[in-house]
Amino acid sequence: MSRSPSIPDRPHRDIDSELPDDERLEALRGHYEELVDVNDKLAAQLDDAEDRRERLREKVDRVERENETLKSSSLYIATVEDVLDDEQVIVKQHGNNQEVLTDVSSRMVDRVEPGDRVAVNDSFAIQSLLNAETDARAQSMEITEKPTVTYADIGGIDEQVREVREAVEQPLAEPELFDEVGIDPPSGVLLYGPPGTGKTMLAKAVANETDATFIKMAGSELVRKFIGEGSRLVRDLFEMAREREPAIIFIDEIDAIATRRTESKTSGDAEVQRTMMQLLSEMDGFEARGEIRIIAATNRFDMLDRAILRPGRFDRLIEVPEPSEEGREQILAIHTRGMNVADDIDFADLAADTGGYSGADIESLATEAGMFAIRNDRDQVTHADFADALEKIEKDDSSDVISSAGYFYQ
Ligand SMILES: Nc1ncnc2c1ncn2[C@@H]1O[C@H](COP(=O)(O)OP(=O)(O)OP(=O)(O)O)[C@@H](O)[C@H]1O
Repeated sequence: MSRSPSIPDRPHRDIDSELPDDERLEALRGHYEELVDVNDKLAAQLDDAEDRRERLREKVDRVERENETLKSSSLYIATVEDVLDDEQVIVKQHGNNQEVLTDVSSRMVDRVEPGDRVAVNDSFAIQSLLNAETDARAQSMEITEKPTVTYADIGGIDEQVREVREAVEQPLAEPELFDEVGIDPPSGVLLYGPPGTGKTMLAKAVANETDATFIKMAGSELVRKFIGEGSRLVRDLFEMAREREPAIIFIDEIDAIATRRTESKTSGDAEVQRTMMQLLSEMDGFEARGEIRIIAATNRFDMLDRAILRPGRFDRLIEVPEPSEEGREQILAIHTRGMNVADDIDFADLAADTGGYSGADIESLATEAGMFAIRNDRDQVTHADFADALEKIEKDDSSDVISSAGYFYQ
């Protein structure tokens, strides 16, 4: 810190009134010059002070800007690998697997332990420790204490609903039945079939019915998002479920981690393999009659590594096909329940015209029909709106929406 310059003394001079005029004039002139000099010095100091004030203001602006950037900039997720002496830790950043040695503030150092997940900034300084909730979200786990989907919301797959209830709901709701008969319920249930046919809905509905926490993770996230983290995420997934029993673990796109082994032995494959092994070992160490049920889904059944289908693993396979005509009629009824529909709507007719549509396609159709009504300034949706919506959908994407159904999973 620079010290403020001292203020020059005010010149003071006693002028003897007895002096002759010319000497007094001389003395006054001298005094005047001293005053001018002091004035110049003060003016210079004032300039200096203003300069300094300007510089400080710029500095404050800069710090404020930096602070704003720090506050608004994204943080990265990393895992603490090791805590060293001297307030240093090694963290591994998710996504790129980079290991970094970074300083940690004294405020943080006692709080972090190896294995903790932390948020780091651009310079890898640890900003905060993630709590379980944030952590789960950061890992793209979707946790719903009580999903709202019920069996009544699912149309056209009654047989599948029955099978899922038997394999997942009953062991949770009435475990004593299995004890009495002396059999173990299925370890894991695999739902397979084309996209948008209600697999996720089924898993959510069981969670709803059994008051279980629904924990969803997509297989693609396990392998893509956190390279090198897959097996740890699987461990976390099961731990999360254990903490929240009763729970239903739903692994969507299981094919992403359980693909048939290929010839190539790239490191990516090895990592995916490790993730799958971790999943299998979690399932093997699982109390079959316990409070955690596991459901997986795929629309690439053909690609699955058969190892995951062995007894004690995903040993109950349930195919969820695209809906039949009757199923489509039911799904149409479900998705128009909350809509203001005219009496002229003929669901049977629409069901006949929507061959190849999945449940999700039918949901989009209903929304599109509603859009036609709004466009025509009506608050009621008519059969003609559905016909227009059908025509529009067919025109827009006849190639991908419809023909994708049933293509992959055979
Ligand atoms: N059988 C069905 N009955 C009623 N609605 C359905 C049905 N199937 C799908 N839907 C509608 O489609 C949406 C998507 O369905 P869901 O996510 O369950 O499909 P999925 O089979 O899990 O698809 P994906 O394989 O793409 O994950 C649901 O939110 C629902 O609105």
